[in-house]
Amino acid sequence: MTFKILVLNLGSTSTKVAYFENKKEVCSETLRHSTSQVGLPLLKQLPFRLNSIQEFLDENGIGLDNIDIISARGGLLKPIDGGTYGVNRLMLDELTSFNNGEHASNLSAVIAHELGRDHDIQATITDPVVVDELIDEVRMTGLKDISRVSIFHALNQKAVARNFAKKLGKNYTDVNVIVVHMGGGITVGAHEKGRVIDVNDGLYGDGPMSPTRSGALPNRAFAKYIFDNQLTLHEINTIISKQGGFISLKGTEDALTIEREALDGDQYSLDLYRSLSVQIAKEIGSRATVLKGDIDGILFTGGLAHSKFLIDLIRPYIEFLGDVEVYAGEEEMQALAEGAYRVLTGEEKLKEYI
Ligand SMILES: Nc1ncnc2c1ncn2[C@@H]1O[C@H](COP(=O)(O)OP(=O)(O)O)[C@@H](O)[C@H]1O
Ligand SMILES: CCCC(=O)OP(=O)(O)O
Repeated sequence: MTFKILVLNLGSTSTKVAYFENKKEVCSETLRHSTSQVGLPLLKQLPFRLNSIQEFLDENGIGLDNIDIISARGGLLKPIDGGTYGVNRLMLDELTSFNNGEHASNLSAVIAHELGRDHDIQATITDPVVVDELIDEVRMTGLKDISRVSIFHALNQKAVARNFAKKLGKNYTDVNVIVVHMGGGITVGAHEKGRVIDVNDGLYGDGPMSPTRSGALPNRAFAKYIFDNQLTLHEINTIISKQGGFISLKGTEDALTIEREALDGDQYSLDLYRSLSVQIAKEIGSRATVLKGDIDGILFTGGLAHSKFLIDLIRPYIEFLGDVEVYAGEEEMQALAEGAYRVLTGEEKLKEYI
């Protein structure tokens, strides 16, 4: 039997859509949106994102009445275990109220539901960005009311870790790896026998700077900055999650431009890349301690992993910790299709979000 799977993955700057038959991709497209479009409030982005998906379906002659399941990237929900969940009303309410934060991934399940509703198609999410498998020891901070949270590229991190384990002839649950996803946000996860026991909050929190995120900031200086500029909570969240990192330092999130400038001798761009690489290396070192040095591999992934220049800057700081492997780009579409496929074949049970 051939299962027909539509996969939707909404990112901060793009809408990725693909059609799979069982675990094999038949066609796919990355629809890039303009800066002015993705600058709109998320709910206002729904019509043009939905439109571009509809165009993809029309151009490829894919009728929704033939689709068995729509597999979407999961957004900012309550912290949950990894796995595949059915899209339900509670999930949709939380994703559109943005109470747990704002990220384009929130829209994926909303569009999946919208498309599937009239044709009675099951919509699912797999390994959303809020997968939380942290050990208790890494949650506590030095302020009673504030705990660390797990917001990261769970889907791609787990997919890459599974592929690495397979290459070693092992299961994901048999290996310990550090996965470094370097995209719009940068997250560094300590995977211990199939669970991500420590990771930085790649959206609002700790960890290195990234193309669009500030990363960790010195507390006192940041408190003064907020006070001096009389910022609201919404403004603070926007600054650290959408206007930080490369955007704040260089006015662009385009790593390729900054890298080219660095290679052409621009000192500030070179300083930025050197600082970035030390910040990423320190984060890897932190995860290495949580794994007590028992590390099968350090795996780099995400768009920035295409950059040999960046990886070569990081390498000398971390090579002593374990073997380095690069999985440039992402495997999110394949991982989403496989998550849905495992449910369709009965290999995994569809989980309910409660
Ligand atoms: N070939 C490349 N070399 C270096 N940087 C790249 C390359 N391709 C993409 N990037 C950078 O990677 C970042 C986006 O990563 P990506 O994983 O695509 O983002 P997202 O997390 O939004 O999916 C951008 O800063 C982009 O400039
Ligand atoms: C929300 C955490 C995942 C993340 O940072 O995604 P992007 O890199 O796509 O913004």
